[in-house]
Amino acid sequence: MRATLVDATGLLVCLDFDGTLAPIVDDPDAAVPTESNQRAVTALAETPGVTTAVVSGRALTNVRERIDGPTIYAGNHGLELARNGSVAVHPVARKRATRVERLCAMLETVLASVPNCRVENKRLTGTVHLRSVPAAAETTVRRITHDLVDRFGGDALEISTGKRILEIGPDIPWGKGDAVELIAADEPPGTAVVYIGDDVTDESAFRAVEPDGIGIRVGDDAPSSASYRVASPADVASVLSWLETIQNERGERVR
Ligand SMILES: O=P(O)(O)OC[C@H]1O[C@H](O[C@H]2O[C@H](CO)[C@@H](O)[C@H](O)[C@H]2O)[C@H](O)[C@@H](O)[C@@H]1O
Repeated sequence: MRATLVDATGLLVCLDFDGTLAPIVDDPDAAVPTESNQRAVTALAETPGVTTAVVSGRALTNVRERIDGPTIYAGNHGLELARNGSVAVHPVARKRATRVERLCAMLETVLASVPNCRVENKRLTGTVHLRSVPAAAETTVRRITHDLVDRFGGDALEISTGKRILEIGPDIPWGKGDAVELIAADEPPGTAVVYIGDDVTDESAFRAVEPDGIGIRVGDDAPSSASYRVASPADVASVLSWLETIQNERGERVR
């Protein structure tokens, strides 16, 4: 890993948010980065020769409020991308947003009586949260969600999964990996790309960066295309600080 970074001309570090910078918590509104992750992201973002990006399943506006520092933010699993002062939205996702929002509203109504069943309307995608739903109600929530998406989403929408969530989004071949490729294409040739994430939607990003770049999966709960692992969000800050040190050493050598 060190050789890849030392031989590179620059460094692009892409980071997932929930489960990577912020520990997983029951209430999605309560998720915040650990203090050491926030500090390490800020320091890395200020390091010459480093570009930092956060690539999240959250809505762009939501994730931007939660972590300071990065120059680039991608929300809704890469369907919206803020960089160079403007926001690009996937055109098909934009067209299907009304349908997603209607479905979220319907699910909110239909699932209102299920204790702690939260529906997160993220405009381009929607999330049904199962984490705090009583075990006895989970099958019903899954069934209702699938039925409504089949009925009102047709071929336009699909359901994917994440950590104790059902994600409703446009049925298009676009994910975090595509967003990371777009971001990386703007970097100078020879830039090393690092991606750190913890969940199933991060796998396309690991595949996008490996084998030339470096994928780091947080947690050991599932197989991964990433070549490296750290145990938890608490370990991410030390990786980021190490990347900063390597980049500073490399910078001193080329100056
Ligand atoms: O790509 P990410 O930045 O990791 O976003 C993925 C989803 O993260 C959030 O849900 C997850 O974190 C919650 C807070 O810790 C947790 O309660 C939930 O069970 C997790 O799945 C977020 O709320 C979703 O919108 C994101 O898609």
